[in-house]
Amino acid sequence: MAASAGTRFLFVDDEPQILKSLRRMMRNFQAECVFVESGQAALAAFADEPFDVVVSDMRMPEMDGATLLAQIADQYPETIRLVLTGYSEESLIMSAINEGRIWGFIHKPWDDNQLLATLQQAMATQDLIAERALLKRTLARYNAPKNRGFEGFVGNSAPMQLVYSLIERVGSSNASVFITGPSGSGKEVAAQAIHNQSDRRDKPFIALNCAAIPADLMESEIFGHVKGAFSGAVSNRDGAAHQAHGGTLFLDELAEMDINLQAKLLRFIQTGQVQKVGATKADALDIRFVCATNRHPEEAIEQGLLREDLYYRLAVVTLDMPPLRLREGDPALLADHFLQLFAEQEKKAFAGFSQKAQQLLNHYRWPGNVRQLRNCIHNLVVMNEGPLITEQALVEALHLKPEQLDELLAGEAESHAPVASPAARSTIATAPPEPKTIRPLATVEREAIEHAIDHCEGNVVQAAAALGVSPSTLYRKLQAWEKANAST
Ligand SMILES: Nc1ncnc2c1ncn2[C@@H]1O[C@H](COP(=O)(O)OP(=O)(O)OP(=O)(O)O)[C@@H](O)[C@H]1O
Repeated sequence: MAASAGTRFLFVDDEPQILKSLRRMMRNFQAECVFVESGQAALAAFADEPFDVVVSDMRMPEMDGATLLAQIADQYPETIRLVLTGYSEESLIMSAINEGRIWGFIHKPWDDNQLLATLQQAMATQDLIAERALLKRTLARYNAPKNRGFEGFVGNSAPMQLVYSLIERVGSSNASVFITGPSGSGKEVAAQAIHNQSDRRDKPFIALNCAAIPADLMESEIFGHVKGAFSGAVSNRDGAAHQAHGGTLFLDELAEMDINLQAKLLRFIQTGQVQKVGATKADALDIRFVCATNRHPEEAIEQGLLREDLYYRLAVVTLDMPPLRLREGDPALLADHFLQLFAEQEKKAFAGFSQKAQQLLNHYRWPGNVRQLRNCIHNLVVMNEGPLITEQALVEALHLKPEQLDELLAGEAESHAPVASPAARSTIATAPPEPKTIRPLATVEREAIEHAIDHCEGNVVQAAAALGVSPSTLYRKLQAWEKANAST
């Protein structure tokens, strides 16, 4: 009976003759069967590796079947528990069933076909239980309050803890903050967090990207204009400075601002007075400044892109956002966060990332930092159906070469080589890595299972069929690895 392949059965009976008959009967049942003669031996076998189904005699010296199955029910609630029993014990059995300690019973002497049918039912139930447990865990993970780090940031890494504590310290002051860091590393998130931590949190936070606005419009964007100041100025208009009055003005990509305008900005910061374009009088504004650039400020100063006096006026406190590759463990956290976000947005259901996909997330260099990761996960949600995001899907989304995948999974630094050809990519989808040395059986088994699940695009039932084992075997192993990961 192929449906039983991969399910693990434990038979417990103190009579060797009974075990012999059971062994003979189970020969046609392609399942992993263990036969033991006592309750203690059964518990020891469970401690080695839990079973899907246990069938125990009721009357045994030292530990009877009811006691054994009650202990198994406590420790391994997902195991199906059956007893082999004589008619005289029926009332005892019924109360054990009512209390949930056992799932069913088989009368001795049994009819082989009836026993096999009961075992088949037990296995089908076990698959449902295991699947439900996995779904419950997944749901719990997604419903649990997410550790968002701090003020809209996701990330627990040590470099981010430093960022959080610096923001907390500067938040309450009025000091200008100059934020540096590579593109997409979260400089705007940091600016918003500084504002949220300050007494100005109930006043406006206005962000202006100096690189996105043409130079000739920039002055009016920051300082506003009066009607008739230039052609097109059909009415008076407040600029970002007036809008930010009482709050925070975040000037992103400051080094891209026209150098002459930087002089006007410096005057504004020094005097607190601002004159709209075309206006004759100045307005006094109360503003906290936070600025950012992707460039090294000293280099930008040397290159004549950033006024030195402006930089030092603004950089009362400096905050350097670390690139994502230096935030150990954060990529997987961020990926989970964005997966949930985009799955909700796209109305799709995802359980998470395959183990190798998580490894890949954490070892990839993320040259575009959090923004790249965010876009990558959005792409994966749109292009995949779930429930698992596999490493193959990630390889495609990141346009990696097959050899880069192996390097990344081995935890080596990866080079940013260009896009893999579709042909090269399909090699990854079908071929497990070539073993170069003798590896532990457990490792080979795990690779084979992960490969099968990935190959079946996360469909555990299909993967189990392809591997010739029952889904419950795969669910059990996935669960064990998940537990092991959680405890490391
Ligand atoms: N730690 C984080 N947790 C959650 N989301 C983040 C985090 N860091 C950045 N993001 C998100 O990543 C995207 C890019 O972040 P942000 O715009 O703040 O980067 P930036 O450094 O200002 O980029 P640029 O230099 O290109 O202006 C945004 O969608 C932001 O919400």
